[in-house]
Amino acid sequence: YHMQVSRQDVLDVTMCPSQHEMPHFSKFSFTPRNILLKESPCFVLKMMQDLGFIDTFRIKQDILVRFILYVRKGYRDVPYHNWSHAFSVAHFAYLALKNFELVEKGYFTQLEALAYFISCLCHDIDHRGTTNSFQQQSNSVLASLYSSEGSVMERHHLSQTICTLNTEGCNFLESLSKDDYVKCLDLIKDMILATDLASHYKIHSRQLTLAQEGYDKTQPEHRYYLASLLMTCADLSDQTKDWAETKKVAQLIYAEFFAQGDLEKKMGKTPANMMDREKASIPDHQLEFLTQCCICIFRILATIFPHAKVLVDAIKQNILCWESSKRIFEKFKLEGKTSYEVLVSEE
Ligand SMILES: COc1ccc(Cl)c(-c2nnc3c(C)nc4ccc(C(=O)NCC(C)C)cc4n23)c1
Ligand SMILES: [Mg+2]
Ligand SMILES: [Zn+2]
Repeated sequence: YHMQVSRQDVLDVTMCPSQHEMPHFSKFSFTPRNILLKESPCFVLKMMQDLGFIDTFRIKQDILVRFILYVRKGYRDVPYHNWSHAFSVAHFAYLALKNFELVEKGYFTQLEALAYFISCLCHDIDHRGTTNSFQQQSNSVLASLYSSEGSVMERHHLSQTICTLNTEGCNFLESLSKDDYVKCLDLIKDMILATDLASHYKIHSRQLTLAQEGYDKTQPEHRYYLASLLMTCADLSDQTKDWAETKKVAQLIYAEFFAQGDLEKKMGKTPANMMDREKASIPDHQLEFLTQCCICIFRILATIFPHAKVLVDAIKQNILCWESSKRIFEKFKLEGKTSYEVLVSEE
């Protein structure tokens, strides 16, 4: 049995407004979260066509459509880690491939480019809106499966990706040669596991060094670190958009964090401050995340790709906005409002 994908489904997915009516679709300033959700599968198809994957790998359209619809179905209705996040992360992969000319300039082979795009689309499949540490704390089934290797959620997202490919009528990679198929799955594994922020912190200094010494495309180690960096950048790409977008995304992230904090309180555990809706100071936490984590990652990217400077500038702009909004949060705090109430009420 495979999900009934009718002729109409295929037509719906193939008939969306062409990107050519949206000239800025391939600009870093484009905000993919404003694409209508019902049109998003079609835009995934259009991006893959535009990147040349369909022709290069002789991908069958109806199988690809079924795969995309299954991946979308694999995401849950949680505030942040949902299909809309997956779609926006895949859109950033599309932007990076086109604006940095990753294949044209030899940073990625076409196969690595395909693996990068698909890994972004699938990297958070079946996310429950809770962190890796919550899996351990709550002795979840996923923790019992994967906690010995670490990156519990990311191993689950990888497993869900493989399962979706192995669902009848969904394996659009079947047209690849045996070698390419095995290589592609290997790349998807490395790329999805690289989205564990804890793994990023382990290799951050190594990435900084190789960017400063001069990226060497011929070294497999360099290629691995670049792919990891590009995955983390895609995962955090919301932070490179304008302030209105950044504020909306913060509301979603903290809705998810505070729901986990509420759950931890019910379990008799004390949540981390950033998960506690009564204690969290959102502007301070966001300033810490943007200045200590986010901007550093995009600065490394800009060392390798000068075009990425606009992304660093966008993050700097958002840091300024959090700085100035801090005063508003403090004023309302004196009136007894939590920072979440201010965030969602602020005009
Ligand atoms: C790349 O992988 C991920 C995974 C999960 C998330 Cl939510 C994010 C992410 N994407 N946007 C954000 C923003 C704007 N702020 C964040 C503030 C804190 C944290 C965080 O994970 N702190 C560690 C603690 C949970 C152990 C993540 C944040 N974040 C990225
Ligand atoms: Mg993730
Ligand atoms: Zn993600």
